[in-house]
Amino acid sequence: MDVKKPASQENLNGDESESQISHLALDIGGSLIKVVYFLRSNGSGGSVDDSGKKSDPVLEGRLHFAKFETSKINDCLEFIRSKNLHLAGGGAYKFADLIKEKLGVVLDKEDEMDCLVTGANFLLKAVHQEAFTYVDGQKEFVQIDQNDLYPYLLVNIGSGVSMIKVDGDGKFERISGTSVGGGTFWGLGRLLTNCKSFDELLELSHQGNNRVIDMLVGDIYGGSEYSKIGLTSTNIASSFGKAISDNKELKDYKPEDVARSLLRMISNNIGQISYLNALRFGLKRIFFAGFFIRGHAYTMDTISVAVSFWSKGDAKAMFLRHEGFLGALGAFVSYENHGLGGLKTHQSVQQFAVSKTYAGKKICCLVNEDLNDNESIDFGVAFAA
Ligand SMILES: Nc1ncnc2c1ncn2[C@@H]1O[C@H](COP(=O)(O)OP(=O)(O)OP(=O)(O)O)[C@@H](O)[C@H]1O
Ligand SMILES: CC(C)(CO)[C@@H](O)C(=O)NCCC(=O)O
Repeated sequence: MDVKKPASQENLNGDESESQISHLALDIGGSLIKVVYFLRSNGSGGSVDDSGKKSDPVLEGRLHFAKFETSKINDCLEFIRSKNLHLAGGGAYKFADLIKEKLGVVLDKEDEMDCLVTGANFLLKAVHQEAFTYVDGQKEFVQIDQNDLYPYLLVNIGSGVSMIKVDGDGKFERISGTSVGGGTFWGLGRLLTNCKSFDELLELSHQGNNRVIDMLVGDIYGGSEYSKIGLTSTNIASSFGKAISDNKELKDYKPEDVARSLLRMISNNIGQISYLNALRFGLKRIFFAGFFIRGHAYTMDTISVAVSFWSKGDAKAMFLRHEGFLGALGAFVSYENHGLGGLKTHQSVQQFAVSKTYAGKKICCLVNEDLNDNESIDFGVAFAA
């Protein structure tokens, strides 16, 4: 099972009985199921302002994130049942019948692309330090000016890849996509390396050297660059190209080198296609999301280099901290019974670190400062009930 127990859950284990589950959203993808749920903190739900007048009730609490492999949906359902989350809401297409049979609830279905965009806009507008660049091993957070966010290109790298031009809230067009995505990396990688888990494959790629298998420009040009067409000797001329001439079999290559070449090939390709699509529509900003990235340094580095290379330094790749949860988060915030039209700030949530405006209302976020673990992201939200 691939449940990375969110740190938030650990926090909550002790006081879960004091919390109430208010909302649940699911994103059931080709590879992973993403779960977002909101737990009300004790005592939230109504309030009195400074003057003693009763003000709009607010729901205070915390958003929690969890993910499961889609093939292990029963583990996910058990998780939902064990936490009584099925007594809340919904937002997913697949497995509706199974969920109805096992949990006795009917999910409200939301559109995948709508949810991705809603999730991205929500994160970019409401969450402090959400987007960052990754250049030369350095992560740098990007200040997002809410008045100058659009248009941008959202590249969601899941099993497959969707490229969406976003022009505003609910205003978008899926302009391109490619089937060579995260599922390709994991699927081909599993066959070629015998890795048993995605994390193992990612870890292997970390240790490998792609030059053993990739054919470089220098391999073709006797160690020289081909500067006339802008290629250095270390640029890859042909991914996996050395395998044709080495007279070797798969077993003669180290799995870590294979994993590295594969990761580089796929990341590079996505970076290139993304930039070309951004160019088609004159988009300066490209945000990459989806669980293929997993905050992995080499993946982000390769995508960043590809965008920078093809744009001749004009464009920069940006990544999102909540990378894989856009769809689930979008389903969560667009669920009509608690639409963000009802989000409000409230005095009792002044302890929250960041207060931003989303959909014309204030939302207060408490961002977990541990940026190393993408599974443990949580923040507090104040909802108007
Ligand atoms: N623990 C994991 N198990 C399987 N794949 C993982 C894991 N962690 C990261 N991945 C990668 O993330 C990809 C899935 O990403 P994501 O969950 O964003 O998309 P999805 O919703 O499953 O796909 P799609 O949107 O195309 O249906 C996998 O194909 C794989 O490359
Ligand atoms: C089919 C979806 C949208 C499902 O999430 C995704 O896997 C995807 O965008 N695949 C790429 C399909 C294509 O455009 O070639």
